[in-house]
Amino acid sequence: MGGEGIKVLREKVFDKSKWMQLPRDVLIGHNMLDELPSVCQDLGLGRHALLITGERTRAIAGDRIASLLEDRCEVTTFIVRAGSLDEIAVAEEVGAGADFVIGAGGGRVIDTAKIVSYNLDRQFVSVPTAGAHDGIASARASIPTPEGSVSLDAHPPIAVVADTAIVAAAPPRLLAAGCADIISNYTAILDWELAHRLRGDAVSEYAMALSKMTAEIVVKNTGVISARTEESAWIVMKALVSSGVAMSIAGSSRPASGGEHKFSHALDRLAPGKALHGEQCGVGAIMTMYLHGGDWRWIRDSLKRIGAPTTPAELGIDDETAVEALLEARTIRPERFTILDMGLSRESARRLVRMLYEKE
Ligand SMILES: NC(=O)C1=CN([C@@H]2O[C@H](COP(=O)(O)OP(=O)(O)OC[C@H]3O[C@@H](n4cnc5c(N)ncnc54)[C@H](OP(=O)(O)O)[C@@H]3O)[C@@H](O)[C@H]2O)C=CC1
Ligand SMILES: O=C(CO)COP(=O)(O)O
Ligand SMILES: [Zn+2]
Repeated sequence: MGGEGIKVLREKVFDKSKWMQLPRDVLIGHNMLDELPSVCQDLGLGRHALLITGERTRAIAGDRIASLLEDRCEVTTFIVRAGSLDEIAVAEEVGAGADFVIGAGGGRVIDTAKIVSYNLDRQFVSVPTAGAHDGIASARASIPTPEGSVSLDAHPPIAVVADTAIVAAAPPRLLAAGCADIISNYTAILDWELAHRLRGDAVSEYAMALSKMTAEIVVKNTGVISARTEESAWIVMKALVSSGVAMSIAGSSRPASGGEHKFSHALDRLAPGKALHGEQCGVGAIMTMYLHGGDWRWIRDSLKRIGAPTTPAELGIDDETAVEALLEARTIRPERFTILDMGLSRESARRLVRMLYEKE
């Protein structure tokens, strides 16, 4: 999962454990897309934009962005389909002459724009049309490969422009997945604390506190979020940005990615395309919270309230695949110690999966 062997990236000029890179302008609210020209002006982003968007999201945001910017700069549009490394290479050629990059779409589009801008050494503006995970403002990108997705180091966007009117109109499942990704911060932090106590791994108290507070705000607001209004989108988008900032403070995804994320990454290999990232992480978090001795029923009930899956069946996978993913999780990014490295056997993994079906 470390992205070793992948043809990337421009040479790092700094040590992420010492430098914090954060977005500079963050706009979240109704019709914020209209502010994009002012954001480009404010940041002095130049006269030629590479606009990376998706097949569906082009009509939702991409075309509007192109016309909003037409008086200000030249816009070259690139449509993302698979978001693969090959496509990234093509986008880099298409955008070689651009001064900056805009990614307008879901997570696949944003991550493509993040990597392309990083490799071209250009600034990048994130315009999420959905809130399905916290990659919208983070420095990490997850790119699909034939062997499963790879999680790559990149840079955070210089600006995030999230129009809540657009995000609220996206399929509800996407926002529920974003909430589940945030709720899984609870177990990511427990895993980080465990690795600190057992192995002396360095922790960042600021990153932990921000990540935990973000999860608390989402859980406290599950009632409002489940109403699927523009206010729901506003709460969740702020949480996703905040979680991305926690990762930037930490210099890694540790405050938002522990054993529950390894479970999700393993599922991406074993059963690709069955469920969304955040949905898988949410189910993983119920199980790892149980192993930590925490209130796993509370995690499960919070996920239910926002309409996220809580069982393998609801993820569209069979129970044995979930068991396999729990066991395979420890082979993913093995340097990141989590509760799943504490001697989980096949029998205990099966018990964990059965527990998910317990009646309330
Ligand atoms: N960086 C990180 O930390 C992480 C990155 N990821 C990556 O993110 C990707 C998944 O992101 P995710 O957002 O879940 O899914 P996608 O970006 O794949 O989007 C899912 C679908 O929803 C469509 N869509 C997006 N916004 C809207 C909208 N407003 N209305 C209607 N349809 C919309 C997309 O259209 P279109 O066809 O236009 O794209 C696409 O068809 C994967 O590539 C994964 O590897 C996952 C987790 C973490
Ligand atoms: O999804 C993430 C945080 O929510 C990023 O985690 P990874 O570094 O495990 O890809
Ligand atoms: Zn995640």
